[in-house]
Amino acid sequence: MNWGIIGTGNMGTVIMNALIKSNAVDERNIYVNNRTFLKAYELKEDYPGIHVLQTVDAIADTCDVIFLCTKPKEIVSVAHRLNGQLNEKQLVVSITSSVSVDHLEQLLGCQTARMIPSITNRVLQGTTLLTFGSTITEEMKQMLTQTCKLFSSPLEINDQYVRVASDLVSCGPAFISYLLQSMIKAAQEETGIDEETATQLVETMMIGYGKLLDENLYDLNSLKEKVMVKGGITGEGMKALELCVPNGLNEVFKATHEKFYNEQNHADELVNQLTTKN
Ligand SMILES: NC(=O)C1=CN([C@@H]2O[C@H](COP(=O)(O)OP(=O)(O)OC[C@H]3O[C@@H](n4cnc5c(N)ncnc54)[C@H](OP(=O)(O)O)[C@@H]3O)[C@@H](O)[C@H]2O)C=CC1
Ligand SMILES: O=C(O)[C@@H]1CCC=N1
Repeated sequence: MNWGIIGTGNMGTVIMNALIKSNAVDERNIYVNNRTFLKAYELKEDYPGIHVLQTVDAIADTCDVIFLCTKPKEIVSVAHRLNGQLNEKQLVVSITSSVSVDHLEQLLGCQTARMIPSITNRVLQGTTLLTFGSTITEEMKQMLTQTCKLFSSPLEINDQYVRVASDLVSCGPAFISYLLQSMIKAAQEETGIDEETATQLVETMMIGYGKLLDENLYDLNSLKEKVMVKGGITGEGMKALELCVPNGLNEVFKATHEKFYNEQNHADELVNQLTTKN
């Protein structure tokens, strides 16, 4: 089976790495294409077996499964470009929340899915969020799910919760990084500790924190309770944290959803324009 990746930016490369590193796919069965050809070609330094194709049409001719890893607007235009070149045995996968399987089905006559990845898939961890189109075969669904299982914990998600789930799974690493950087900055401002030391302390704490969860020693709540000794110092810090954090986080989800609805409307309009022109 041949696997195609159109767009070898951050996420196209993460997906390619995850497929190869997890042994899900042999690198000789991976075909990539990127708008800036040289960027895709450079991937051969680490993965000499992959094939770099000049056009998306060549990807359509060669691949059984094709991941569209560009920005949302370009996902729609690339899918439109592939129209008429794919058959019902092939699968095209959107990796962004705002381009749905319905959008792909309006543009393409093949099987469709959406698989939202996370940068955590790079180390064969984290979740992938799956949604399947109406014409996907049971066999293809199983094949995609089993493949995702090799580098993540796949979860089938319906459209109602796809954005909030993406916020947690895919935006989460960026949000957590910001919160930790804010913690480092506040530590510096309040005490004068140098940035390098504070960063090192926070990073090693996070690695240990992940391992505690990974080994199922605690869940979020029991971990919090375990550290917060009754009448102790953590509890005092926690009281201050409880005053400043919760409401701010509601705004995060409001903001991502507003942007999502805008992007989704743009995708609707673009798909309508492209399909009524034909
Ligand atoms: N970043 C993340 O953590 C996550 C991102 N996503 C989704 O992944 C998608 C890609 O994001 P990301 O990888 O960060 O973005 P990048 O900008 O890093 O990558 C996009 C890539 O697409 C290429 N490209 C653009 N147009 C075309 C085209 N017509 N044909 C071929 N290649 C093209 C670009 O080429 P060029 O080199 O010329 O710019 C670029 O390499 C987005 O839709 C995003 O929503 C989903 C989950 C997580
Ligand atoms: O918008 C999306 O679907 C993804 C989630 C993180 C970045 N892009």
